[in-house]
Order: sequence, then structure tokens, then C-alpha cells
Amino acid sequence: MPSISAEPSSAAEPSSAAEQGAMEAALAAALRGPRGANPLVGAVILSPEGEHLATGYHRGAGTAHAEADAISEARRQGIDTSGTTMVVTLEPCNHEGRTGPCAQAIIAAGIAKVVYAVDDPHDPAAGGARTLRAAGVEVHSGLAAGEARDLNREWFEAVAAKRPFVTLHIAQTLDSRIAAVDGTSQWISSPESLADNHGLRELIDAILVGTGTVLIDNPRLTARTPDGELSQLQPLRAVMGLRDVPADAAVRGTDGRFVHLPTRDPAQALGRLFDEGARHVMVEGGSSILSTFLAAGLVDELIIYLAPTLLGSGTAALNDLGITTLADAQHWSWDDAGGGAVRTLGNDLRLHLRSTRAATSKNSVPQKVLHSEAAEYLTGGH
Ligand SMILES: NC(=O)C1=CN([C@@H]2O[C@H](COP(=O)(O)OP(=O)(O)OC[C@H]3O[C@@H](n4cnc5c(N)ncnc54)[C@H](OP(=O)(O)O)[C@@H]3O)[C@@H](O)[C@H]2O)C=CC1
Ligand SMILES: Nc1c(N[C@@H]2O[C@H](COP(=O)(O)O)[C@@H](O)[C@H]2O)[nH]c(=O)[nH]c1=O
Repeated sequence: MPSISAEPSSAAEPSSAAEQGAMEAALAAALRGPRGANPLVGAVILSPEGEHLATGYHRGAGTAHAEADAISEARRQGIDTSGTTMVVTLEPCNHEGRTGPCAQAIIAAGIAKVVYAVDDPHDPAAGGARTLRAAGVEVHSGLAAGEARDLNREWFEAVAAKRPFVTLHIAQTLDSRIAAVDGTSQWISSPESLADNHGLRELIDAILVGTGTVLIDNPRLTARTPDGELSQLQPLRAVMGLRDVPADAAVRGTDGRFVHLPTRDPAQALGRLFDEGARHVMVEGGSSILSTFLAAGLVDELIIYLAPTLLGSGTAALNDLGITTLADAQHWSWDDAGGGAVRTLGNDLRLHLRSTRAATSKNSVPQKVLHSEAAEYLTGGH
């Protein structure tokens, strides 16, 4: 059993072996969710005797939080949650949001004790622990705080910087081309990869491309179902670059969800999208835009659709990261969150990686530890 850390905190007390085991299970469950605007969170409900009664996790923005998911799971099984302990990887939220405050759900479920790993850094959500204590719930924090922070390190960093979480999308050939010499690129990906990409478009708040892509592809950048219908949720469509976006460009659409960002500075573009309310941005391309975000260290997650195709020449996925010596290479780590690090989508491989930018050696253990546990949940072929 991996050992997890307890950080000193005003409320910290020695935790029981059952609580430590539950925290490990909660950390593993959290990895089942997708990265994005919301953090990965897992929760386990323990009986007073330390038995695991129910597990929950967060499936992404707009869906039930992990605590509510675990309570629902207990209800589905007909389990009485009064007098139980909830072990959760993040401080329960206190805000109304789209899903209702978890602190109130915990109080209503009669849960007597809450053990959580790290405080919620997000101002409107913070304060769940205070609300719980005021209602007579015993609350402790700090168990596995290092692991829980590492689980969401990019998200914590984005929240602290007040910028959106950034996913970079690349649909490329085996030889890292995203378009042929004549500019044609539709489609490099398999239909299954395209469907996955449209699923992501529906989850994110904004999608961003450069003016080059607009002028060459005239993309719509909408989220669509496999039969071509518009999906229910649509991202804000953003084009970055100094040139004007043609008046008849498809990306403008007719729904008012288009924004031109007349800048070449990726931080400025993200700042503008943050001000527009975007908390998760997907950068789709082309190569100049992909490169400028990567060079600026502003990418949290990489999703690469790798097609078993060769072009030999054409537009390279990346053109310059400002790296001239191997010692300065960017290193990325495989990410098991949200369905796995490597999946087969039709003829393609879907590669999922996370930044190592903010990782500390002290906190880098749990990804390795959790690999085998997370593997149980994988649905795609590894
Ligand atoms: N397979 C795939 O996944 C994808 C493939 N593509 C393909 O990529 C190709 C387009 O790539 P590319 O030509 O690089 O176009 P980009 O979409 O990357 O746009 C480049 C333009 O963006 C503007 N820009 C804004 N910020 C910067 C910056 N920091 N550095 C440089 N330019 C900036 C510049 O225009 P300005 O003068 O207006 O400032 C520049 O000319 C197309 O063939 C398209 O089909 C595109 C997306 C995805
Ligand atoms: N060629 C290519 C992609 N290209 C991206 O999709 C855009 C077209 O979007 P739309 O007009 O909404 O269908 C295009 O401009 C580029 O950003 N994406 C992929 O997943 N796989 C691919 O092979």
C-alpha cells in the first residue's frame, strides 16, 4: 500500500488506516474524470467501522461533484449515510454553481465527519469546511495534501494565475505533419478521432485557432454530432492574429459566439478569453499557434491524434519552441486521467499527456502509484 502524506494544518489530526485507504481510493477514482475547467475530485464514504460504502468522482464541468456523486451512489444502494465519514480529495464547495453546494449536501446526508486533502483555492467555492463545522460536522484537512495537489497541479496553477486551463489539440501524421504541402488536411484523423474531438469541443468553453488556419481551412469550429448536427453546447470561437477575419468566414457564424483576438501574445489572448468567462480553452492550431502556446509554457494538457499516415513533407505540427539544445527540451508525462494516456480511436492512437512544468519531485509519486488502480477504470484499449 503506498504511503500518503499528512501535512500539518490547524485541523489536522492523525488519520486512521481506513481513512488513509479511503483517500487512496478517492485519489484513484478522481482520475476517472476529465481534466478541464474543474479539478479532478474523488470521494469515498466510510461506515463508522471503516468499511467503504460508496465512491464518487467528478465527471467534468456541469456534472455532479464527487461528494454528491458518492452520496447518490450510496442512495442507489439503499445505504443510510447518517453518522458516516466522507473522505474527499478537495475541500467540499460552498457555492451554488450549476450543481448546488456540496457542504449542504453533506449536511443533509447526515454525514458526521469529513476528511479532505486540500483547500479549494477558488474564492467563490472556498469556505465549505467552515460551513460544515458550523453545522456540527467534524472536519479534518491535510491528509494526502501533496498527492491531491499534484493530481490537479495544472488546474491549481491556472486558478492562481487567473487564466483558463489550456488543452492543446494536434491531429497529425506519423511524421508529425498537420497538413500536406498544398495545405489540405481534411482529414488526417479517423472518424472516431473526429468524433472524440467534437466531444471535447462540446465540453470546453472556447476553441482557438490562428488567422492562418481561418484563411486556409475556413473552419466552422462548432461542436457537432457524428451525423453533422450542432451539439447542444457550443464553445466560444476565437481567432488569434493581427489580420482581419474575412467578413464571410464560416467561423463568424450567426450566433454571436465569435471573438477576434487581434494579438500575437498567447497570454493576452488567454486573458481576453478569461474575461469572456472561459475557464477551459482548446487550442486547435495551426502550427504557429500551437508553437507559440507551447513556447510560452501555457499548455496544461496535450491531446494528440496520431494517424498511421506519412506525408514526408507539408506543415509540421510545430515550427519553433525556442529550443536549441537537448537540455532545454520540454518534457511531458503520460496522463491516465479521463480514460487513459493511450487509446485506440479507429485507426488512430489518441495520446494524452500532462505538463511537467509545475511538478515537484516530492509530489510526483502518485501518478505512478495510481496507474494500476486507474487501469481498472479504463474503457479504451491500452
Ligand atoms: N491537423 C490539425 O490538427 C490542424 C491543421 N491545421 C493546418 O495548419 C495550417 C495552418 O498553420 P499556420 O499556417 O501555422 O497557421 P496558424 O493557424 O497557426 O496561424 C498563423 C497566423 O497566426 C497569427 N499569429 C498570432 N499569434 C502568432 C504568434 N505568436 N506567432 C506567429 N503567428 C501568430 C499570424 O497571423 P497575423 O499576421 O494575422 O497575426 C500567423 O500568420 C493549415 O494548413 C491548416 O489546415 C490547422 C489546425 C489544426
Ligand atoms: N485536419 C484535422 C483537424 N483540423 C482542425 O479542424 C478544423 C475544421 O473544423 P470544422 O470546420 O469545424 O470541421 C480545421 O480548421 C483545423 O482546426 N482536426 C482534426 O481533429 N483532425 C484533422 O484531421
